[in-house]
Parts: sequence; C-alpha cells; structure tokens
Amino acid sequence: MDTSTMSSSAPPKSHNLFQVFLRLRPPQAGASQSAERFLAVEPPAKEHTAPTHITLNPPNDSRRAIEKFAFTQVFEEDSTQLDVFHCTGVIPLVEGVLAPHGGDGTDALLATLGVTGSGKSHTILGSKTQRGMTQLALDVIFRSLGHNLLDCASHPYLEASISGSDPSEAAVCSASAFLETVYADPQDRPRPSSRAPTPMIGESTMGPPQTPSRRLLTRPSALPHQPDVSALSVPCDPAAEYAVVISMYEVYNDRIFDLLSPPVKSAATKEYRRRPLLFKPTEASPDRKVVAGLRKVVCGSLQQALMVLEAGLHERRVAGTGSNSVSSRSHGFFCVEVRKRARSGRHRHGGEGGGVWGGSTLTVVDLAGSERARDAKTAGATLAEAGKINESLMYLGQCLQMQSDAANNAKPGVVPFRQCKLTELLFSNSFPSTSTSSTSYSSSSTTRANNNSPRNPQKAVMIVTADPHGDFNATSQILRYSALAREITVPRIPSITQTILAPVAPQSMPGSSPLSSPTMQHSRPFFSPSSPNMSRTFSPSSVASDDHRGTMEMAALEIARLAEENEYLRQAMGAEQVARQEAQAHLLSMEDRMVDLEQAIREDCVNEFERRMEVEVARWRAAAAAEAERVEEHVNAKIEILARVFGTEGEGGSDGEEGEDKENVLVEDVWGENERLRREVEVLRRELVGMSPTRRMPLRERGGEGGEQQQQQRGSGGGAGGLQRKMERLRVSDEAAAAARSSSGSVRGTGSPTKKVRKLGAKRWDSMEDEEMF
Ligand SMILES: Nc1ncnc2c1ncn2[C@@H]1O[C@H](COP(=O)(O)OP(=O)(O)OP(=O)(O)O)[C@@H](O)[C@H]1O
Repeated sequence: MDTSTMSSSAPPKSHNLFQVFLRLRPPQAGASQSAERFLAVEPPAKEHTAPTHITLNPPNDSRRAIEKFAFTQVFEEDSTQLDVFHCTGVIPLVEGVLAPHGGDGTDALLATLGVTGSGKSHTILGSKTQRGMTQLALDVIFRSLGHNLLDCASHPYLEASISGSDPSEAAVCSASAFLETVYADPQDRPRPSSRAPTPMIGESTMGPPQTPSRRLLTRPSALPHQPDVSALSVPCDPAAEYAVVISMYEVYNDRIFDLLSPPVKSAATKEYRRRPLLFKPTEASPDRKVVAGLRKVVCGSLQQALMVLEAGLHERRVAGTGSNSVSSRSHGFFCVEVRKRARSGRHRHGGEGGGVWGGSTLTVVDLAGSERARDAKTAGATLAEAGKINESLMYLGQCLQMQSDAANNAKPGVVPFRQCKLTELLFSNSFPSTSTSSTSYSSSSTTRANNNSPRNPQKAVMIVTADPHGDFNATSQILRYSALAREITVPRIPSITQTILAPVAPQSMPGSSPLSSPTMQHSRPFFSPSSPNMSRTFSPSSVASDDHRGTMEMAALEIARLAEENEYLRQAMGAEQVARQEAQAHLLSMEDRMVDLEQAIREDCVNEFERRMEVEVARWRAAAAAEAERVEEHVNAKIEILARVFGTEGEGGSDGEEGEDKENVLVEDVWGENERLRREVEVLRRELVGMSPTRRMPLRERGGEGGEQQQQQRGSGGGAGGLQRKMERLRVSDEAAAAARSSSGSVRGTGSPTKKVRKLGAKRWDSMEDEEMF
C-alpha cells in the first residue's frame, strides 16, 4: 500500500461517536490457504483515495444475500503497522490529549474489534518484531513532551502531588519503584512473551508470592523498534509541564481487574486472587464514573512506559483456543493519562508548586475476539468466558448501531451503553458534558478546582480486523454491527419486468461497481450512511426525470424491488418458522424429560423416606418393649414386697388398725403406680403412632395396627395383666391371713382390715376389668 497516498487522505468528518476502520489480515506465512476468500475490497470511487467499501460474498451459497459495507477506510492485507498508524488518525488523537493550545484537551479512545485470530492484538499491541499502535502512540507522546515532562526522580513531590489530585482513589507510585517489584535483574534467561498463556491466578508473577523465581519477570532485553516514528512529534503546550501516568486493567466476565496490582491472598481459600474493582463516581469525582482503586504508575520515559505495559500484558488472561494459540480472554484497557499543569518556576528544582493538574487520557483497548464455540473448540471455563465475551460484544454492537442511527438522525435514540461494563467503559466519555472537567484538581489539596469549562466528548477510533479467508458467519456478524453503512443485494431469477426495465440501472452506494443482473439491491435499516452522498434509498425524485414513462419505469422497478424483498422476507420467515417449530418441539421434549425426572426424584425421595421411617418404627418398638418389660419387673418387685409384708403380718398377728392403714396405703401406692405406668405407656404409644401423621395409615397397614396393639398389650397390657394376677394372688394371701386371724380370734368388730381391702379392691379392680387398659 502506498503510505503517502494513504496518509494524505485524512479520515472524513463524521458525526459518529467512533470512526470505524477495517483492516484485513494477510494469510499466515507458509500456511496453505484452503478456505475460499469471501471478502472483496471495492475499488475507491475517486482516484488516489483509499478504499472505503467491501463486499461479502457468501461462500458456496448462491441463495444468500450479498452484503456490502462502508467504513471510514479499508486497509488491505498489504497494509503495514505504519499505514494504519498514520491513516487511523492516532496522531490527531495524541494531539488532542496533549492540548498544545491550552486547556485540558480531549480524551481519546483507540480500540480494536474483530473475530478471534483476525489480528486485533497484532494491530494494537504489535508482535515480537513489530510495534503496535500503543507503542507507537507512546513513542510520539514522550518524544513530543520532551523537556516539558516531569519525572519522579528529579521531582520527589511529583508522586504525592499526582496522588493527591487523583479522583479515582488510585495507588500512585513511581515507575522505578513499580518495576523493581516486578522484574528481576537482567540475567541470561530467555525473555518471556508478553502474551504468555494465562497464568494461574494463584501463580501470579506480581505481589507477595512465596518464591522469588515465581514472583519476578525477566526484564526484557530488547523491545521492537520497528516501525520507526522518530521523525514524528506533535506540539505540546510550552506554558505547561506534564506528567505521564499509566494504568492497566482488564474486563473479564464483566468484572474489572487491575493488571498492575498484585493479587491478594483470600482468607477463605488461601489462594492469591485479584480483587474486582468498581466503575463508580467517587467523592472527588461525583459527576463522572471512574475505575476506583487502580494502581497508577508515573513514567518518566518511553522505556519505563513500555516495561510497565509488558508487565501488565503478562498478567492479562490469554489462552489457546482452536482459533488462536494465544487468544485474549478479556478486554484489555491500557490508559495513558497525560497530566498537565501551568509551568511554575518554584518547582523547577524539585520543589512543589501550587498549579492545578488537568489533562486528558488516551485509552487503548484490545477487545477479546468473538468466536463460535464449534470453531474455537472451547470447553468448560473457556467456553463460559467465550459466552461472556460474545454477550459483551453483542451489547457493543447494539451501541454501535444506535450511535450510527443517532449520528444520521435516522432513529435518534439513547445509546444503551449501561448494559455491561465494557460498553460503559467505552461510551461513558462519548457524550458532551455540561459538568466541569473531572481531571482538574488542585495539586496542593484534594479540593476540586473551580474550573467551569465543560468536558469535551472523547474522540474514538475503532479498528475492525477481519480475515478474508476466516469464519464467514462470525465476520459477517461483526461487520454488520460495526460498519457505518450496509447494503444487501438479494440474488434473484430474472423476470420479464426486469428484462424490460434492464436499461434503468438501480442507484448504488458510491464507490461500488454496478451490480450485474440478475440481482437487486435493497438496504436494511440497520445502519445509516455516514455522509449524505451514501444514501441507499430508491427515490423517484432522485431519477429527476420529467418523462412520464421514466417515472412509470421507476415505479415498476420499485414494485419489482419490493416484490423481490417480499419474496426474500417470505423465505426468511419460512426458515424462521421451521426453526421456531424445531425449538418448540425441543422445548416440549425437554419439558417431558423434566416431568420424568421430577417423578423419578419424587419416587426416590418417598422410598428413602419410607426406609428411614421403618428403621425409626423398629427402633421405637424395641424401646417400647424394653420399657414395658422394665415396668413389669418393677411392679413384680413391688408386689413381692407387698406380699412379703402381708405374709409377715399374717404370721405375726399384728394389731388391726395400724396394719389396715398400712395395707390401704400400699394398695393406694400400687394403684397410683399402675396409673402412672399406664399413662406412660399411653404416651409412648401416641408418640410411636404420631411419628408421621401422613404415613400413619400405610405404616399401620404394613406393620399392622393390630400387631402394634398386640405388641403394646403384650408389653404394657401384659404388664397390667401380670399386675392383676399379682393382685389376685395378694387377695388370696390376704384372705388366708384373715382366715388365720379370725381363727385365732383376733378380729375386731366391723372395721376389719380384710373387709376394707376387699371392698376397695373389688370396687377398683372390677371397674378396671371393664376398661380397655391400653
Ligand atoms: N496484519 C498482520 N500481519 C501479520 N501477521 C498478523 C497480522 N494480523 C494478525 N497476524 C497474526 O495472526 C495471529 C493472530 O493474531 P492476533 O493474536 O493479533 O489475533 P486476535 O484478533 O488478537 O485474536 P484474539 O481475539 O483471539 O486474541 C498472530 O500470530 C499474528 O501475528
């Protein structure tokens, strides 16, 4: 590609929030290109200008629509890093950040978007031999600042001054202090790639790990110097002095992680993990969200900045997938804050001045690639990551579509950038703000400077990368939501109408070659063109013909186009209906399966419950039997004692009144004891039966209520029966004793103890015989 030509063509002015460029990836050196090329670059409309349109031809499917996309500029496979650097307008972005003409400047955003393996990281971060946009931009920034740049070595108060003015609760440190904690001395160990496979979180190279060999990175011995931009510099404000502050973070699974802070040991898991950070307004920045709590490094030279970048990239999550051996699994953010304040003589020699720090930020973003799980052959955590990546990119696509529509007033609306962290971070600075610049703070205190100038919306450049031989569907999807304009051409069978009207050519997008018959063009309302001369609608007035026949022909053409579109939509709808029916059938079968599963789980639960219930019932029965036995023994023992007492009295012929009272007391005791035991057994029986009210009947059926009652009667009732037998024996022995007493003539009047006992005993035991004891 001719660089001089490219660089001379400045990107066209647009109202879009992003300038969108497309870069095509060359085939890998030595790799056989088996896949068909599906992407063609349209020749530019004017001579000596860069191409802006591409056509996507679906491979092996003549029925699918041919799509055409418009971009700010298209870079073909032979474009170099320097071509891209010049033509994407990175220099104007840097100039906006340095603000050479006073003021705080304008924030800038440079991002890459594309399918995995399409060359995003190569473009933005470079490779082992080539520098990327980030390194080139840093080179230009440091070269341009020259002597106006302050560094911590010669200005000891600089770190504290910047820290005091930082709105994001950041931990600010000098580059030399940071690099000491990260890199080992340069030894003869080989240099690790900055895009190494994902380090285990617990094995981070930064922070306080256990062994130094794990902790420290090898200091890179050489960094790429190509392409060379030593001839390039942009002006800076001669009345100001600057400081460059670098921070890096990644958005992984919709959470923000600092790439420059060491992981902390979790108290629960004892693993080293990086804490997620919040994107929020802070006390010092109430009207603007910032990533709070980042580590920020003040860099005094390009070399220091590049080393910090390498260290941060080493912490970034990458993994090997079927599509790319070092695929980025997170969205990486590299922020270069260019702090600026009025030059003051007092702090020239290391003293602290009272100027107000302002400035702007250049944010470079390497987005993770969208991918299809089937092609990427991912599984487990990597597959889940891919889901999150695709979801965030889908939200980004919605925002890009909305911004495109809003810019063209086709469908003015709010860009829905708050749907995920990625879009919030990319878009929150995109809109004009009436609030004051959030980066203006007093260096001597943390109170906010009274700066009432509104903050400029950021300038943003998106470089979309694509592999013309890669995944057609994934590429088409990315292009659909990132392109500035889109046009669809539907293949069709030539009709009589078309044949008659063949001489009337349809209007097409500028820069496009005339589309050959039998095709018809129509546009879809996804995007609006970025410039008025890219109108895609067919308007009879655009024909500008007074001729009635001409008007009729245009009308017929429009009718034919609409009929064609109808046909296309009908087919698409048919396909959608089939897909919907399949999905419904699948849903129904899944519902059936769930019902079966639920039934099986319920049955398992019931079986398990019954099994446990049986164990419990057996346990309670055994306990009840043991208790009944114990009661019987106890009663037997009491009766034995009683019998012995009566026997002794009978033998000794004891005096009547006292003996009668004792007997009555003992009988009362036995009766009371019997009552108590009966109640106890009753309680036990209720507990046993009441263990599961819901299962009572089946248990009775299984275990047998009768069986249970029999058991209880054998236990408790048996005890009572035994008691009755003992009482009978007692009665007999009483009678014998009475007979003995009467025969010995010692009976006294009507108050005979034998009569009393018999009377009481007969009454109680008779009434008891009628009762069902248990
Ligand atoms: N323009 C290019 N010139 C030379 N090589 C390239 C170019 N673009 C990409 N490559 C090579 O293609 C491979 C994949 O590129 P890269 O890692 O940049 O893809 P990616 O889009 O960042 O992928 P992912 O999203 O998975 O991280 C790398 O080996 C890279 O060097």
